[in-house]
Amino acid sequence: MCTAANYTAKDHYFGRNLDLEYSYREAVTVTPRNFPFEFRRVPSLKTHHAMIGMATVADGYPLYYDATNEKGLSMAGLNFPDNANYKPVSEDGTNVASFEFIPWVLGQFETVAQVRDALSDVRIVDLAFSEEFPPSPLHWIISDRDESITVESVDEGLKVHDNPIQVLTNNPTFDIQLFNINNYMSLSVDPPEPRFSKEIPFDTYSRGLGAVGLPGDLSSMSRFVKAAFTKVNSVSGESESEAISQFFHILGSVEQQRGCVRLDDKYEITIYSSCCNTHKGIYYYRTYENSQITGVDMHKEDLDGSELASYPLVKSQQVLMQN
Ligand SMILES: C[C@H](CCC(=O)NCCS(=O)(=O)O)[C@H]1CC[C@H]2[C@@H]3[C@H](O)C[C@@H]4C[C@H](O)CC[C@]4(C)[C@H]3C[C@H](O)[C@]12C
Repeated sequence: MCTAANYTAKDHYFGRNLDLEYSYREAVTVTPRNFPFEFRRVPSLKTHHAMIGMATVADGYPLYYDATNEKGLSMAGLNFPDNANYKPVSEDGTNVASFEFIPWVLGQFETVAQVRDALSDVRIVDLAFSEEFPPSPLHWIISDRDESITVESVDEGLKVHDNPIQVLTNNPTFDIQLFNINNYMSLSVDPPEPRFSKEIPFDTYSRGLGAVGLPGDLSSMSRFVKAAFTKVNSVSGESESEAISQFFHILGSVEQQRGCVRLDDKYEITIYSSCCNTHKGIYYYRTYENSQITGVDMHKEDLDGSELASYPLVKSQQVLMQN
């Protein structure tokens, strides 16, 4: 399971939890403007917007999980099993492989509005990067400071949904996730007014009673509701420190603790949580065993270069002893 979210204070922040039971050697990776992006069925991009994000670098190619470009456009791929349906390559349209979708979008566009237009003739095609890396069943959230969309390649074709909540998890399809939120419209951050019955002497015995019924389990529909409630009600100061702290708390509200979701002989965990300041191009992250926030600043790299810069995750716990 995974969760992606947006948050806006003074700057805009985009990030995700990557929830899985194993790792693909992911690393924070900066792709500079002159790294040649070769694509299988669409013209390559010899020069493009620079981007920073989490990727597995395979044969010198950055297979991004989530990334932000130098214009502040961001995108993340989240698991979408049994629903993702990639198409065979066709003579018509713009044939983009699923593993190319993030660099193809972030390499060229600056806003969600531009992406929405460009998607009108896109087919996500079922080409594999390699035998080791076959297509993964994904759907995507694409965001700028002002809006988000969710893109799903399903049986009927490519669906582009407006995403007013600016959160994405996994199954089911996004239209159902959005509809399900209706069931929670009475939840509130304020104490409840007793409307159950005038005959019963209700007692507001605890703080937080306004949100009783907010799901706390780790299923993807429940995480969608929990992350949405936390995100839309989030409040923080405007400083970088306050905003990124709040962002990690939003993701923390739906993180996975080892032991709670069993998959045969393994457990799913939140391998990393990321938070990118999309204005400054700084990618912050935490890992399951390293609660300290680590950052990589895209603008400290040579963005006019052609070589990838990759930073393996700092995974060991950084404890500050005070005596
Ligand atoms: C599995 C990951 C998503 C995590 C997630 O949503 N888990 C939930 C599981 S479930 O719904 O509850 O079943 C996805 C996110 C990005 C994916 C990776 C990226 O797409 C980059 C490459 C793409 C290649 O085609 C496959 C390997 C890969 C390296 C992908 C492996 C895997 O599918 C990743 C890591």
